[in-house]
Amino acid sequence: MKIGFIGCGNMGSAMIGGILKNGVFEKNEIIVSNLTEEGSRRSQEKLGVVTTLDNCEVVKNANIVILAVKPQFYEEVIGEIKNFLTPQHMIVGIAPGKTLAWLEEKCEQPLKVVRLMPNTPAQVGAGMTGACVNDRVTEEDLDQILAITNSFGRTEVVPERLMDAVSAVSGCSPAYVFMFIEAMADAAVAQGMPRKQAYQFAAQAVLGSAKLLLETGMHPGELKDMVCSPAGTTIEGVRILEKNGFRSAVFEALQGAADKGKKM
Ligand SMILES: NC(=O)C1=CN([C@@H]2O[C@H](COP(=O)(O)OP(=O)(O)OC[C@H]3O[C@@H](n4cnc5c(N)ncnc54)[C@H](O)[C@@H]3O)[C@@H](O)[C@H]2O)C=CC1
Ligand SMILES: O=C(O)[C@@H]1CCC=N1
Repeated sequence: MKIGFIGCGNMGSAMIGGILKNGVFEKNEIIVSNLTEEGSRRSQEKLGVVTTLDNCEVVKNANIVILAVKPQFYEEVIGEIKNFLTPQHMIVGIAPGKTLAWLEEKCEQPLKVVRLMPNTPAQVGAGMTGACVNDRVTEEDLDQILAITNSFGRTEVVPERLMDAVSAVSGCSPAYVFMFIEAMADAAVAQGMPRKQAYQFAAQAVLGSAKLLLETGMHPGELKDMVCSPAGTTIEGVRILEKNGFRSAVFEALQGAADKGKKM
């Protein structure tokens, strides 16, 4: 086995999905640990990877170990596995607030440490991941990590001080985007559109807008202005969004998420 996941819930399975789809590793090169037999059975059925109920088995069998449990379980899990870690291991944290220094300290030995902040669109190969590494991680190690994260979307290597911003702007933001889509669809349903169709229209509009921005490189304000005809329908909606503090609400939400990460 080459890569191991401790925990295989939403984020772990989304990452593994991309890795398998792009052939970065074969199923028999991936080991995951679960808390329960039921979890193991689900990982086997859904992903076909090797499973165990023993977190230490992951460390014994894989050089790259991804900690894919909720942040509050990090300390307990590291306590369990630390005696099996070697200088050849790369320990990868994906939780907000768990810094490179914190991970190194809890592992109680000099180690290669990586921090990633992926997001759930990884599940469909459209993820955005922020990455930073400690100074024991070589260029070759980093290339290996990037091959993994690029298999489920885009990756940017950033200074560690930006990881809370990454967490807010791409780690958490899918939740806010889904709230936006849901609200738009509710409004379309109120206008008489069937719900399923409303999700299609709303989601495709969000997907297309993001693609337009990324592919043209144009300023979002300019792209917004292209939609707003004088005395038209869109600018009326813009007026109402501004009146209701739309931009400020988004700003505060991301600020809150980033601040929370700093405290974790
Ligand atoms: N869900 C998301 O959008 C994102 C999550 N993350 C981070 O990814 C990590 C995992 O989050 P999710 O996948 O959303 O959580 P999740 O709850 O869906 O998955 C965690 C899995 O770990 C298992 N688990 C719990 N304790 C364990 C233990 N001691 N040993 C082995 N397995 C154990 C649970 O049974 C569960 O299957 C978190 O640290 C989170 O902050 C990062 C970016 C985005
Ligand atoms: O809220 C969480 O735990 C994770 C971190 C980034 C997105 N979701």
